[in-house]
Amino acid sequence: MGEAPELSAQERAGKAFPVSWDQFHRDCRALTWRLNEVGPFHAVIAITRGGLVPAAIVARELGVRIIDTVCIASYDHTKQGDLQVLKGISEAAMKLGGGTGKGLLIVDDLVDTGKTGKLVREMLPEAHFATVYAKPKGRPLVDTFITEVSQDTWIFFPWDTALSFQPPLRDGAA
Ligand SMILES: O=P(O)(O)OC[C@H]1O[C@H](OP(=O)(O)OP(=O)(O)O)[C@H](O)[C@@H]1O
Ligand SMILES: O=c1[nH]c(=O)c2nc[nH]c2[nH]1
Ligand SMILES: [Mg+2]
Repeated sequence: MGEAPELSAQERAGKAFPVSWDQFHRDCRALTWRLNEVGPFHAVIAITRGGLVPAAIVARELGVRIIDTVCIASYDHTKQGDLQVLKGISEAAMKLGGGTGKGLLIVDDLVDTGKTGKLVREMLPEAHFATVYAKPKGRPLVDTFITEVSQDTWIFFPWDTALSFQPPLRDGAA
């Protein structure tokens, strides 16, 4: 008998939390309300790719025009591998944050295990770290977030999903 195939992070999660564009926009605006009391910020640092959408919305609301990226890959669809820094923070943004990140705002869509957030915090220890969603393991790393979901929940973002037919509950839909 062959070995059972390894479950993806998404399969292990069990619960699904689908987020629509509308909901995501509202949650980003709610995040900005909180951040407005913490700033002002010299620049926003988006953790790509998931942080790009919230970073654009938050920067627009806060009136911040300087946006930099730190490009990190860890999940290949739903399996977490080693973190790879594909592009670091630019020299110009580093300078704005005085080398420690003071006055900079790091934005990502979520923290899950916290591995990605931890790595970026090490690059910018004095920056403010904001995410839209947080799972319990990563939550201690985040300064400001909007919604906490349980560790066994997989968040489905609107840029990763599409509308599709769902069978009625009585026909066996979850
Ligand atoms: O807290 P962690 O367990 O590290 O997980 C959180 C990270 O995982 C996702 O990024 P992913 O690596 O899937 O890349 P993407 O943003 O390009 O989708 C998400 O956007 C966060 O950056
Ligand atoms: O789309 C996603 N949803 C999640 O819950 C998650 N956790 C880590 N990476 C993730 N990506
Ligand atoms: Mg990401």
